Amino acid sequence: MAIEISVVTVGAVILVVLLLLVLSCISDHRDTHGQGGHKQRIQSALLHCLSRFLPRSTSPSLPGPPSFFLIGNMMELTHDHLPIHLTNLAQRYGAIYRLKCGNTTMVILNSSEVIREALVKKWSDFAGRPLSYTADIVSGGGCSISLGDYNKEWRAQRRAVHSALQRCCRQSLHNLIERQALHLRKVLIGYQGSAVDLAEDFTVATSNVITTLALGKEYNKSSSELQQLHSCLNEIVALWGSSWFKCSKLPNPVFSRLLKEVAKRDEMIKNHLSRYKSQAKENKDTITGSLLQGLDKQHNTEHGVLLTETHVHMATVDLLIGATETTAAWLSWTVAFLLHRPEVQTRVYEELCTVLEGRYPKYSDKHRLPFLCSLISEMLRLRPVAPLAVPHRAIRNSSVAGYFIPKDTVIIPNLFGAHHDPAVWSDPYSFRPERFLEGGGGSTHALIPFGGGARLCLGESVAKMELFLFTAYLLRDFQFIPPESEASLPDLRGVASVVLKVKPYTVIASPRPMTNP
Ligand code: HEM
Repeated sequence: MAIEISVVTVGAVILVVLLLLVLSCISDHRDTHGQGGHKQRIQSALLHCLSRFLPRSTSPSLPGPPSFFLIGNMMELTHDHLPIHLTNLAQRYGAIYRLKCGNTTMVILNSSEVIREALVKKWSDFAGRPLSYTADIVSGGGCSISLGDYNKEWRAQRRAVHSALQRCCRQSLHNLIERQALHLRKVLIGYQGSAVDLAEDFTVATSNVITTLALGKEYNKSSSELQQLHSCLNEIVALWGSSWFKCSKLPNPVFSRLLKEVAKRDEMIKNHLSRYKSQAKENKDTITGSLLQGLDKQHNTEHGVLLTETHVHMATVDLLIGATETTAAWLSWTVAFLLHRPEVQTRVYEELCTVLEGRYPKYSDKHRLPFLCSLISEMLRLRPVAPLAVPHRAIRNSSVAGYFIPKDTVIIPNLFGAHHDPAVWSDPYSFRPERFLEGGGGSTHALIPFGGGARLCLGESVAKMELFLFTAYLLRDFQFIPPESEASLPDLRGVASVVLKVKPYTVIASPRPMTNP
């Protein structure tokens, strides 16, 4: 390996060594006055500085495209479908490579092996989130689960929300999803075979699952409160994503729009929380209610960390954002793929008819419906709806695949890339649910649509139950067919932002024979 040490680097090293010598002489004299601790602190800071300039001869340098003066590799991040572009770069530079963005180094991980090494095996090294002014604004000063940095406070918040979510799910999740799936069925029957875009209906159904769990509230599609909430949260995710991937850490043109949407969001959530406090008793079985109650008792429970109302506020935002866009986008993708492969729909339908003998499925039927489960796995593989997860940050010096990764490096887990890795998946771009059947060659171990480790998706178990029940109900009751008037089937490339979405399309939901109106 060729190690290049620039003139500047050599100069900087000499300067630091000289400073160390001078400090040593001065402080030997001062030691007699009891200032040894101070001396050690300055020396260790200088040594740390020195270590940054020294080449790490035991570790190869990360591959990556040539980096240009000032802009680095910023142009690589402006592609319209970033997950596909980063995956293509992996073919040239390998499963792990770097991109430079100003003074930030990003390391892109493109195989499930390297992603697992960083996120699961070395989770404590890579559990941080990148720090930026924008993230600070969006996350209520770092008080959110998804964008908050890894520290004691964040751990206490995540633990509290996780147990409140588990408790509420145990009580009501299955019934809740069934109710929403049956309501969705009614809505689809109401379309009477006309061609419609179902994206919004999927959003309302999945959103109602989380708003009921979190806030004890269900909405109609026409509810202006729901529409405002969605448009505001979607806008925030899109603006944050675009500013992030354009490497802007500082205020930028989208910033004022972002500020406006964040203010709107906070106003809406604040209103919810104050309504809550006035009806505390009725709402104790919801996530937000139980978190608010927990605030009063926490001095006994949260290891000395005091959570505040801002943590509850931001956790509510996290749950609403995490649970709505993702699951609904996945359902839209699934129907789009099924329009391209009607025989897959027929096979799932036949399996449901044979196994369930006319009744509706339960989550416990999962093991008796292998083809339906293979369809779900294949869709999670082909279209991981959070294709680049959420960026991580190395919170200390570490390594991945033998490469040295310095503290503060930004880590992008390219889940889309890992799911299209030709070393793991045969014919990775084709839709073949059969690969997940026994002997089909697909490995669920290599699937990582929910990330992993300390930052594993908080709603993984909620999402898995939703994907299963919604898909089973929809495919039991409807055959999805493309509208005759439209020559083309849905575009399967999609639009990638933080969430990977299919472009809008219309479809006919034709009731199956056993679907009674
Ligand atoms: C198909 C559905 C879903 C997929 C594919 C998905 C995927 C992901 C991914 C990849 C991450 C980032 C993990 C990382 O940073 O490494 C994430 C984070 C998160 N998800 Fe999900 N998610 C889904 C549904 C949900 C649901 C239903 C909820 C809430 C009930 C949820 C709540 C969250 C939260 C709060 C985080 C932030 C976790 C943290 O930073 O510690 N997600 N999700």
